[in-house]
This record gives sequence, C-alpha cells and structure tokens, in this order.
Amino acid sequence: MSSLKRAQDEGLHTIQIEGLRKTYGSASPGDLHYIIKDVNLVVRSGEFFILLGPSGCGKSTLLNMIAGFVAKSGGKLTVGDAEVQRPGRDRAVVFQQADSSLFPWLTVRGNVEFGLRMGGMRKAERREVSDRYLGLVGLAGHGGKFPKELSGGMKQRVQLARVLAGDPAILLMDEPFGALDAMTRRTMQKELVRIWRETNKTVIFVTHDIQEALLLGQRIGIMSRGPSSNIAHIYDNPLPYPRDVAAPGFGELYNAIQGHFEEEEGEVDRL
Ligand SMILES: Nc1ncnc2c1ncn2[C@@H]1O[C@H](COP(=O)(O)OP(=O)(O)OP(=O)(O)O)[C@@H](O)[C@H]1O
Repeated sequence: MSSLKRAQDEGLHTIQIEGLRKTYGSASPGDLHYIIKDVNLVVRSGEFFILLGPSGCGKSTLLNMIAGFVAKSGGKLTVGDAEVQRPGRDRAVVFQQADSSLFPWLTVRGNVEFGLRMGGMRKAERREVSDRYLGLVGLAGHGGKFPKELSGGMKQRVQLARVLAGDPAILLMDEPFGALDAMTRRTMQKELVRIWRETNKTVIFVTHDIQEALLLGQRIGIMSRGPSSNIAHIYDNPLPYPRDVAAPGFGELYNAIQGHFEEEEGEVDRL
C-alpha cells in the first residue's frame, strides 16, 4: 500500500475548519470588516471538493488560508492533527495564470524538476519523476520546449505536472482553467478527473462556474455573497465519473444550484 493511500485511510490529511474568520485591517474591534466569517467545513482525504460562489465572496481567500499563505483572524484550521500556520509540502496551489508561475528561462522539464532539484533529488531520479508527470498530463515529448513555445492549455499542464511532481497530498486549485478556451477547458477537466482518480489526492477546486463544479466535484460548497461570507450549503454530487452534461440528473442538480443563487440574489435585491 502506498504511503499516501495509507495516510488517507488513516485520515491524516483531513482538512477541518471550524468558525474560521478573516478580516483585513480595522482601527477598532467594533468596526471589523469580515471577508469570511464562521466558515465550517470538513474535507476528507481523497475527496474532490468544490468551492463555488460569486466573484469577490472570498473563495481565493479561503483557499489561500488552507494553503498557509494567508493568516486566519480567528477559528480553527487543521490538516490532520496540525494547525495550519504556514505553507507545507503536503499542500500545493495551482493558479489561474500559469504564465506567472512558470520560469520562462527554464524548459518544460526544468520547470517540472525545479522543486525536486531544490530538494536535492539526483538527476536520474528527477528525470524519472518528470517523465512520469509529463506523461500523466499529456506532455510527453514536450520536455525540451520553453514556456513561450506553449499554448495556454499546455502551460497549465506544465504547472499541474510541476505541482504533482512534488507529490502533495492536497491540491488547491484556484480557477485553474478559467483563462482557457471552452474546448481546452473541457479537455483539462477530463484530464484532472482522470489524474485525481489515479493519484487519490485531495482536491479543493475553486470556480464560479456551476457546470464546471458539477463535472468535477463529489461535493459542492456554495459560498454566500460577501462580506462575512461562509459556506451556506453543501450539495452532494453522486453522478458517476467520467461525467457529461447530458447525463441523467445533471440538469436537475444544475437547476438546484442555480436556484440557490437566484434566491440569494433576490434576498440581496430586497435589502
Ligand atoms: N489583501 C487584501 N486586503 C484587503 N482586502 C482583500 C485582500 N485580499 C482580498 N481582499 C478582499 O476580500 C474579498 C474576497 O476576495 P477573494 O479574492 O477571496 O474573492 P473570490 O471569491 O476569490 O473572487 P473572484 O472569484 O473574483 O476571484 C474581496 O472583497 C477582496 O477585495
């Protein structure tokens, strides 16, 4: 049994969030402006969880807090037994803009191997790992190219391969396909599901696209409109993988989630 699989079985990478809050600078305690407030959530090891919500509600803030990039203002946030206080090798983030995360002076292979080289891994082993992950993301044979020679979708695959090469237990994905054209996006969604099923990683995936949420996630956490946003409702998505928008049940779930947002909009309008 692999160490990741064993860790999952033992719940070592379960993410537990209780009463989590984030506020940005305020002069007096009575005047606190909460970005997120009282967020409660448990994400199980190996789960594919979606954070879905309108622009500006705090999805990236929450993801970055789990990553350890953004400090909490209150509440509890643990991975396994450990309180999250800083970034860790068990968690890695895939950003929307691959451009800003890839080193333009390194080849595709150089980018994928960068973290491994910094970690002191020997060349032959690095080569083995980068071959494996470039193959997994469909980039075998492109290792010698530079980022500027790649399409947007290919760059995003390199970013994913680099993150996977570090073998984090938890993948935190912040609208990773948001900048791609519709066809490439669909291909990447399918690839991600395939990779997730092959690697058993925990995925938390941020999107504001209901269709994307339904194609990917086992559970979909709906964030309320900010400020003081929290997870207002969680939808289970039991549809079998690989998924298709035409699958029975897809439309019903889509309508339920859309209805949820329309109701919330109505409440905002009535204020
Ligand atoms: N460093 C910061 N200082 C002050 N306010 C911030 C900071 N970072 C984010 N915010 C505010 O927090 C709120 C939530 O932002 P966040 O980027 O988390 O939302 P989001 O749901 O990911 O949005 P989008 O879907 O548009 O990316 C916004 O109102 C934003 O202006």
